[in-house]
Amino acid sequence: MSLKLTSTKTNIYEILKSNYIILYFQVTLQTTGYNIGVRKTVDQKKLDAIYKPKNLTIATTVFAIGKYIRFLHDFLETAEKHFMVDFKVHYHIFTDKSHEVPSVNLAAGRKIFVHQVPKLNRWQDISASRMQMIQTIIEEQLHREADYIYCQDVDAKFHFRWGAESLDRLVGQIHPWYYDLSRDQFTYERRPESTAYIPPGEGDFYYIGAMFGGTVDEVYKLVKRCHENLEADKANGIEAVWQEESHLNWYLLYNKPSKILSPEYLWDDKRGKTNVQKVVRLSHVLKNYAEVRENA
Ligand SMILES: CC(=O)N[C@H]1[C@@H](OP(=O)(O)OP(=O)(O)OC[C@H]2O[C@@H](n3ccc(=O)[nH]c3=O)[C@H](O)[C@@H]2O)O[C@H](CO)[C@H](O)[C@@H]1O
Ligand SMILES: [Mn+2]
Repeated sequence: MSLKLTSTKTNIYEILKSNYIILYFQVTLQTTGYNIGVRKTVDQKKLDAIYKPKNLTIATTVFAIGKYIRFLHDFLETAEKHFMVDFKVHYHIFTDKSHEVPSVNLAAGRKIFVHQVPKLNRWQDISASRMQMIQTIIEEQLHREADYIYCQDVDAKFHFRWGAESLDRLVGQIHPWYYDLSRDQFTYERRPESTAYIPPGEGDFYYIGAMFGGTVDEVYKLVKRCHENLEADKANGIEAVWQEESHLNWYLLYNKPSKILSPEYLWDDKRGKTNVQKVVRLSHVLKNYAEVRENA
């Protein structure tokens, strides 16, 4: 499906109202109660019936480093209730505390893989280093073992069904704090010295770094390029304003996602309830930054 998101529209609602909506938004609009631009519905049960016989393996990467190990239990337990239920899911957990990975009852066909990694000193580096580690795990293992991959933050809980409707070649996730802001308010990297630079007036959406996905091949291209750009910036003594999230936004501007998930696929408990949606499928939990982060 071709995307034409490079319009000069400045507000997501305008984009949604225009003809540039991708199929999923229409579904999302239906299922959430956004009543803009709904043209077509997709029956989620029918979609499941299409995807299930394909016997897919969905990998998800989750980092639980330092104190973030505390979020892992709820993430996994709620994922078992709501995330790609009845699919083969491989959780790839990256942690410096392998022995503290909680035991959670997994449904048949679902597995946990634990990868021991060192703890870096700055939260910015921990977050950004995910790009490189995902690249490596795809090279070493996932290219053989998985069809799709999601890369998710651990400090979140599932609350509602998240299914095959989210699968696509390259999937971006609209940031829950930016869906109703105009493009000039997006916190893209604005210094031309950074490889994540996005000039004023450009940009489709502000994507969150805490969730992206797609086929293993597409995600590989994404993480490899973001890792290269992070390294190039480091060599030039510059760190993008929101680290890997800035690089992800750059990548998805110039490599359009084939599906964009609405904020119901990653909400933020801090935003509480709003009247724009009926359903929250996954949501960031409240956390005390000063307490959980290494160098806050
Ligand atoms: C809702 C919100 O405002 N999100 C922003 C915030 O994300 P967050 O505040 O959600 O970032 P975060 O602290 O959750 O870090 C991202 C992820 O890195 C991992 N991790 C991080 C630190 C650590 O000590 N151990 C560890 O394992 C863990 O998987 C975590 O979920 O900051 C990011 C910048 O990086 C982005 O700007 C996000 O948009
Ligand atoms: Mn987070």
